[in-house]
Amino acid sequence: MDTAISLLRVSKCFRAGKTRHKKQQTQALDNVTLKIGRGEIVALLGANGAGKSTLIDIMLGLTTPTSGQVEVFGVSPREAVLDTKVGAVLQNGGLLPDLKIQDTIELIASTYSNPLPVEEVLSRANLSEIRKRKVQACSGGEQQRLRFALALLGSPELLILDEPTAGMDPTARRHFWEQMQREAERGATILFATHYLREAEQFAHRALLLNHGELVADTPVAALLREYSSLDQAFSTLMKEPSCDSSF
Ligand SMILES: Nc1ncnc2c1ncn2[C@@H]1O[C@H](COP(=O)(O)OP(=O)(O)OP(=O)(O)O)[C@@H](O)[C@H]1O
Repeated sequence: MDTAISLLRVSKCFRAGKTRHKKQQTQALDNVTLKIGRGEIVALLGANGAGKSTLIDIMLGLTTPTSGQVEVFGVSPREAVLDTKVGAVLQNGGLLPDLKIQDTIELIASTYSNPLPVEEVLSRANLSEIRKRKVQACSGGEQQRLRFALALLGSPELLILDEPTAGMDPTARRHFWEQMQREAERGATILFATHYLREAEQFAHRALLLNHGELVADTPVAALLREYSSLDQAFSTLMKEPSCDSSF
């Protein structure tokens, strides 16, 4: 398998402050090992606080693991990002509130040597009609579409998406997944965290399930759907079995 992302025994512990008696720590990730091949579409699932965003931040080089090794296309996440191999949609931040949508896209496009045309990106993220709107005036779903537009600009080999459709209405979500399908067809590797299990069911080849920082399932979506009536049912069953087999 040609590997896009490789994690070996990755753990992340946050110091969450001190109580009167002891320092508090949160084990956000606990000994996570996985490989994602080029061209795979992988859903990252887990309850609030399970460690999904922490894992994504580590894959993007935004935070470093407390222990373990991470490689993206055989180099450090930071190198892969600097090499414009990775596009990301994060849950919040990353936008300048005073800039207009089109100006934001043009600004980021100017940092790439060979960006997609701004018009194409505006249209693919369904932003053409509101291109003159300031970011601060955009709704949550519109800002998320702008993050998506920015992620498309460099035609990245890997797209890492943290709850990419959060705040989008059903039409915007459908449009978003159609665009993702196009990205998948051109061979991009896609990893997305979501709470919308139907989206994972419809779009992902493989599901990773985190529970309190542990990878408790890493399995093809088709295999889960043979065993359970839906990902929803698989998710609730597996979450009740903390010692379930991660090779599944
Ligand atoms: N910077 C931080 N400092 C302290 N604790 C943190 C920090 N970032 C995350 N955590 C804790 O680590 C755990 C995992 O958080 P994370 O954001 O990765 O979860 P998540 O699965 O993305 O959750 P959600 O679905 O709510 O977005 C949580 O208990 C969270 O409170």
